[in-house]
Amino acid sequence: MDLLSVNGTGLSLDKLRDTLIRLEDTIIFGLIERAQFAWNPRIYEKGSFNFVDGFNGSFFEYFLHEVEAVHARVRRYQSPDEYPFTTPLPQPILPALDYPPTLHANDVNINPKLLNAYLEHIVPTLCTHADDQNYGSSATRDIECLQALSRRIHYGKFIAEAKFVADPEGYTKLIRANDRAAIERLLTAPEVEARLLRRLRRKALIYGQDITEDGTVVCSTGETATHGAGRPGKINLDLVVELYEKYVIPLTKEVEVEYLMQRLDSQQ
Ligand SMILES: O=C(O)C(=O)C[C@]1(C(=O)O)C=C[C@@H](O)C=C1
Repeated sequence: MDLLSVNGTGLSLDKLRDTLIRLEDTIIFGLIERAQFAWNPRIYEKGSFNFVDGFNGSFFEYFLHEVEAVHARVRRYQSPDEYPFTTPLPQPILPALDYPPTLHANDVNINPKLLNAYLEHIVPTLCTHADDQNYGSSATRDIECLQALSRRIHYGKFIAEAKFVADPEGYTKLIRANDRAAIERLLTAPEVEARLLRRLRRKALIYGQDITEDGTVVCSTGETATHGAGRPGKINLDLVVELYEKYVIPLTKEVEVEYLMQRLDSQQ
């Protein structure tokens, strides 16, 4: 997380939402990149490859852990908006940064749920069901998508903090009553979600197009592909919207609720 963005006198919901909007671009481009390769289910199956060092997970698990180990060494996971998928990870080789305290102490990390949804539902829907042997490329794109999705979803903690500070009485009552459903109702902003889904469809349509040097659009995605040059779209628009509807928004809300459930716990 950019230190400058947390320096100051508290969290602004508008600024946090701007970050979520920017992350939409990262996520859409990440999905477009992954969709260029086949599903390659072999990379997710345990025991498909023999590892010299005796690792008995899948190729993807191996790669994910190795990437996270390197990132941990450069203190990626000390940033309050970065959460790893694997353990154990090495200590950073860089000294700790002094992040201003913005979040209440909490242990919310829903990456296991995200990983499961990504591998079980998102990749098989996004990619052609084939094996093109682009194993390293596929796993690299997977990791980029997962990191962006995880960051977006765990940003829910900052959003929840901003909402709590704006209405401490309302949330405190519901947290004390252990009423997760009511907390979720209180933090839900249906008009924000509706705008997001409309924006996402337009972005996926535009980002999925190829534009020549003279500005001609030579290829368009999904629903308008038949009006283009006949080349199939880079990404299915419904799929991007569905990904947000089914996973990204619900998981963000889950992070918000779980963070708030720990919001009144005394700090260690
Ligand atoms: O922007 C907010 O207020 C959020 O809580 C984030 C978010 C989202 O995931 O995009 C989640 C819940 C709200 O209903 C609206 C949007």
